[in-house]
Amino acid sequence: MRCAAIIVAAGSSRRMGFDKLAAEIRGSSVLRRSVDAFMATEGITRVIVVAPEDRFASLGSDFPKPLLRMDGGKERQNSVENGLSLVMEELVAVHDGARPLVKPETIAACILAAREHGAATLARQVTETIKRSDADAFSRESVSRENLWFMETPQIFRSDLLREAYAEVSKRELVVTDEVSAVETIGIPVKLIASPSPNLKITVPADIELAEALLK
Ligand SMILES: Nc1ccn([C@@H]2O[C@H](COP(=O)(O)OP(=O)(O)OP(=O)(O)O)[C@@H](O)[C@H]2O)c(=O)n1
Ligand SMILES: C[C@](O)(CO)[C@H](O)COP(=O)(O)O
Repeated sequence: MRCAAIIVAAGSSRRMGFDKLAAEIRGSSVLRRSVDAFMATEGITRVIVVAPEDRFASLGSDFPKPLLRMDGGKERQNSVENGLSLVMEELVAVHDGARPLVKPETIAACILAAREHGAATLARQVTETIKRSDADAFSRESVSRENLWFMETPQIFRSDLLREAYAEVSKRELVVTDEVSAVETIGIPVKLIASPSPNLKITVPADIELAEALLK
């Protein structure tokens, strides 16, 4: 099964305060690192970057596989839907452009799981004590961490399933923050693959320093 990658990169970096996808981490931009990881992954046929023209142009053109651009949408889920309109492959991997540390061998493991189960995502098991607070940030109750996971990307699906899921999301006018939430609406279980190495989402300035340190 061939797999296309959609790399969503049309956000506005509000929490960072400047274009985080252009930030350099050890000589390469955050977005270029994300694109390079998919270009180097066996099984990925084409990479679709959802981004404005200038951000796309900054990536350059020296890539070993086809690289396409699509306009972004208002919310992340709209950007993913836009990218999906270009997908012809049987599988599609959706990845945040803001996760530059993902490794080709990890993406490949996730593709294998998606081939087997129809839907798979990288994720990280919760390892700390979890509390629910009141509106004034006073701890009110404990939440069991058993079977709790943080969702990461890539999130990889049979393309027909993801299309059906987003059609359902649109029909019900739902807001979803990832594709796993979208496919939940059509009752599809998603295989969770524990990330073997840090795959942080660059969100605030300290994340750039952390990513640099992790690449030492
Ligand atoms: N309308 C949007 C919103 C987000 N994204 C992308 O989705 C990924 C995850 O989003 P996030 O890390 O929240 O990025 P931003 O939306 O840019 O950040 P912020 O919420 O701080 O503005 C990023 O690669 C971002 O570029 C997108 O393609 N289109
Ligand atoms: C898709 C995601 O990275 C999974 O953790 C996350 O939901 C996207 O983050 P956002 O800040 O809500 O766009």
